[in-house]
Amino acid sequence: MNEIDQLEDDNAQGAGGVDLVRIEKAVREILYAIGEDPDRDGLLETPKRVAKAYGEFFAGLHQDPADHLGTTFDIEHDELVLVKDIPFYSTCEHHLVPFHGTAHVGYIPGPEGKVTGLSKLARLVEVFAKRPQVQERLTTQIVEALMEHLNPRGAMVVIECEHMCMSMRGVRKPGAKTVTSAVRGQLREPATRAEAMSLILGK
Ligand SMILES: Nc1nc2c(ncn2[C@@H]2O[C@H](COP(=O)(O)OP(=O)(O)OP(=O)(O)O)[C@@H](O)[C@H]2O)c(=O)[nH]1
Ligand SMILES: [Zn+2]
Repeated sequence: MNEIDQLEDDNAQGAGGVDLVRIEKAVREILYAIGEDPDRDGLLETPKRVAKAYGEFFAGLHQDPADHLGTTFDIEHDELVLVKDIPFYSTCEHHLVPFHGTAHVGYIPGPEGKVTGLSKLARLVEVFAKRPQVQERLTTQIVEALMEHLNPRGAMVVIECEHMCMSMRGVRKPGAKTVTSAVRGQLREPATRAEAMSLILGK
């Protein structure tokens, strides 16, 4: 199988909606544009590698959060469930460079007791992180998906990130952190919100 056929095969099999062949061609163009020779030894495989990497970075565009939140259990628990310090990488939609940090995802199950598997909260973060993003939208999308699919009494998402577009270029402020939150339902009540925040902050 030649290289393009192999890529098309990979595309069909694994990249789940991301057009690897098209990315490969675009990366060759970028290499020309920066003054490189895409046909030199060290770069020969680079367009293919980048295409594969982009297939991972943007896989979430072709995934449905409902697929992950479909698994629920009837567990009697009507208080906060919080998974904190979920590490993730996403891609800034303005510069296509990474931003990364941690997400804290919590909810209070609804009266019908829809409790999901803990790992599904981390999977939910991945579905939305693996897209071209801004941090505010990522935060809102996670909380909205929880509200829609689990019908909880309340939900809360707090995200802390460093944006490479602010660290390695532009204003160049490595270490600067951006914190965003989105809170819905009962978690908006001051006492409940304060409890969740103190758990997130580890106090
Ligand atoms: N609100 C928000 N802004 C972001 C996010 N990621 C990157 N940005 C900002 O997007 C802005 C884009 O600004 P522009 O002036 O259009 O682009 P730019 O000339 O590359 O900006 P500089 O980064 O200031 O050099 C910058 O201020 C970035 O810091 C994000 O997740 N949320
Ligand atoms: Zn950026």
